Amino acid sequence: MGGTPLTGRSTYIEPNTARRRNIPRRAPAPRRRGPSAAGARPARRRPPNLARKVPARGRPVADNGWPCRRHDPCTGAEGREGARVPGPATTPEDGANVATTTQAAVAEEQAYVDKVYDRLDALRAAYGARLAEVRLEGPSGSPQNRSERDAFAAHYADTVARLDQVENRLVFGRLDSRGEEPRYVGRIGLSDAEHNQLLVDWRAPSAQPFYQATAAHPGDVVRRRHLMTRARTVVGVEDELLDHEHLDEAVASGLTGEGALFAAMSAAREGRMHDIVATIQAEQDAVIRSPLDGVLVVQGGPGTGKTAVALHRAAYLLYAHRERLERSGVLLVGPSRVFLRYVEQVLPSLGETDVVSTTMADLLPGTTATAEDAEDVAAVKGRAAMAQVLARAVRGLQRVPERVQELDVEGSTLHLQPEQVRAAMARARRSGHPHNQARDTFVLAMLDHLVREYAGEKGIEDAAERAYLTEDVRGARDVRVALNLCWMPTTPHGLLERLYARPDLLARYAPGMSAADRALLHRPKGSPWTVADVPLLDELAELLGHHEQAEARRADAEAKIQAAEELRFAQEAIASQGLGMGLVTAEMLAERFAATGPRLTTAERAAADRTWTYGHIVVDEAQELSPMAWRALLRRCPARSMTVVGDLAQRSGHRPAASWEQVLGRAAGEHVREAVLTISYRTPATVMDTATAVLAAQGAAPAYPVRAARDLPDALAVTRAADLRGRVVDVVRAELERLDGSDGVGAGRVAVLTGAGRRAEVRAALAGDEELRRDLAPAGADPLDARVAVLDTLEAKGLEFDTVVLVEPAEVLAGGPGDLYVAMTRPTRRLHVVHREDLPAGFPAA
Ligand SMILES: Nc1ncnc2c1ncn2[C@@H]1O[C@H](COP(=O)(O)OP(=O)(O)OP(=O)(O)O)[C@@H](O)[C@H]1O
Repeated sequence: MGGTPLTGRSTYIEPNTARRRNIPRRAPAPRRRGPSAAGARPARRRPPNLARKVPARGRPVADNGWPCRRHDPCTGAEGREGARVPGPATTPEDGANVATTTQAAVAEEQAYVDKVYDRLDALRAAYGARLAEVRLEGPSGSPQNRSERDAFAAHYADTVARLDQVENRLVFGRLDSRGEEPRYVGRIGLSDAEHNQLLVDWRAPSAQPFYQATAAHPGDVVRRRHLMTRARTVVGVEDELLDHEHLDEAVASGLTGEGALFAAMSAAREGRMHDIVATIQAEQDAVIRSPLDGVLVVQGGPGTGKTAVALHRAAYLLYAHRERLERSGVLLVGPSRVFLRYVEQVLPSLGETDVVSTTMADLLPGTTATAEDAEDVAAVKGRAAMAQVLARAVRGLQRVPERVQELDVEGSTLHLQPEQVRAAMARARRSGHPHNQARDTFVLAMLDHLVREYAGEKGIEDAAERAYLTEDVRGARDVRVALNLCWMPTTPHGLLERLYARPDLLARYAPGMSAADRALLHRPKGSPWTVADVPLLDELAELLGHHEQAEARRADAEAKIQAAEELRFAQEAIASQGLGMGLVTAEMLAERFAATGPRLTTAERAAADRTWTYGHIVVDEAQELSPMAWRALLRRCPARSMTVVGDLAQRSGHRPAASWEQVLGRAAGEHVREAVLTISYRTPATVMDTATAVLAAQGAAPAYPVRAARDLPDALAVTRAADLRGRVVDVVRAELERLDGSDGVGAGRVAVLTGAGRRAEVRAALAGDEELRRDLAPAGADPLDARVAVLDTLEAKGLEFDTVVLVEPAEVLAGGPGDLYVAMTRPTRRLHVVHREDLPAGFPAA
């Protein structure tokens, strides 16, 4: 799926930034006069993409007509120094006109952009004033009044926060269509005080042509204009003229808004992902706006925008299906906590703050998985067959005694009859409740039998007196022990821990599993929970249900933590505002906070509730999930509405997946649609091609070829060194200096990627260098906050950096070809490989 983007010629003027940012320039295309800045219909001209096929000055063209940017002279030093391609189509002779047209266009757009920001300010001020008013009223009035006020306060605070988030690049596009006023496209929709539309939300149907109109299928659009802004200033415009009158349908594909796109691709990275709302490409837009229902699998090579598309799709779905999704919410599942921090700004910048994000490790509230299993262990735990093993283990908690048991109740001997136990069990199971809840039905039925016997023995027939007898029977130690042995209540953690620790239990409940596989699962009690345990715990939580005593214990512990937190907060409030003076104590304030209680958002409530079901789930790096993990996710999405993004070639380990069907487990049985993204917007072509060659040499060629959108000179460097640690330190220093030179001192990010076993050593070596130490995050801090991050491949999944220093690829390959492919494709500009051992096959010969 995904349309073929066919666009008209684009021109880009950004007068002040080319030098500073090292933005690759487009080579000059055949020049002709363009429309006036006022948006007059463009003059007739050659089909724009056919024009592209003509080799432009100094610029090779690939066989398929794709402008080949490898060795593009515009991307070197000359490109950095040179001016941008002159704006609206022109001839070499009329440079003066260009400047005038450009300035006129920029001035025109500045006036409009000012108007939109004025409106944004006015709305912020209005909502801010309402919020202040509500807060001034204080915590008085009836509970209902208070609750209404809280709801208004939350709404106003939310709106102010949303309006604050969209400050950056609020307006980024303009569409001129035949017979219509120009339409401006931006992050959110805005109208003026008279309800005239100022700005169309990028997700609205009327904004779609901004992303989808092509020279071949322009609809009514005659011009698409990209507005570049810095803070609130328009610094450039880029026009695309869409004129279909002479167009050949078979023109080659192209990119939309190349200038803005290349500027985004070339900007120095800051450790956090940015939204791509201004430069979404047509094939991406088709995925973003794809219908809500069913499981949509979006696959594509590294850097093709899968994550970006998944996040924009979440924002789009929340906009287009707000009614359906607002109450149930959307869940985003990412590969690591570092990754979630990496993308955390994207949805808020699109005006959406209510998406719950988690990793598989954190999916189950109250459980923190801190360890990773070895690949073969994780593979056994992830098999769909584990669901039956767990179901059997739960069933194993329901046992019929082999013979009649005698129970002492207050000196009387009662009898636990196997047939009565069997019948009570059948009744409990028929209730359809999970094990711990169905136990109530079982216990009531058994108590009924035992109390009858007890009453008969005592000769009591009166119903009221029988009630006392019930208490006697229920409280008797023998009865409690016997009923527990028949129907043992338990927690998921307790049961799984027993299964792992006791080979006899596992052999009983997993008869089909080989002894070798069972041995892999064996571990002592008290071992830390691993990521692969989480889906198993979740499955057990579903089968077992709520365990009252265990839950009460946990709630108690949580309440204590919460109370301590409130007290600390109150102490801080008193200290910072001088509220004390002996009249207000921290305890009083803390009680006040607790009484009013925090109003939880839908997202907060959903995140804390295992049984919450979401309206839509987005899964990133989905190739890593096991069949058991899919079961846990499907359970959370009865609507079966999911966006699943990933790349089979990037899968960790040595067990390649042949198809998505194989990866998706039970989810494959749902209504599945597939989409493919084909262009890498991250990795320079030289690096992308080398990574693909290395992968192919390991016998794991990617299923979908990826075209890199651009290449850069010196994108790949390889250094062999006997002293690996010393050389890594030198290389990292040199790479930082290189970024200082190209982007300004301190700009740009470097990642040092290693195999898991070498990370600590490399980090220590870098920290041993006085200068580099300043560029590293302190131990335990977020590595993305520092200029240099030292990561292993698992941690690097989904991330990107200006420069990657890849240490000893042969060791990274030990984690599987997918790991090496991931590591090699993280840079946006340069990959520097440092090695002592031989390089894996596929690297170019030295
Ligand atoms: N249309 C676009 N405009 C500007 N930048 C884009 C666009 N599409 C993708 N990018 C950029 O390309 C980079 C890679 O995107 P993203 O991380 O979403 O790719 P991915 O397919 O998820 O990669 P991987 O599989 O390697 O994790 C990001 O910096 C993203 O902002």
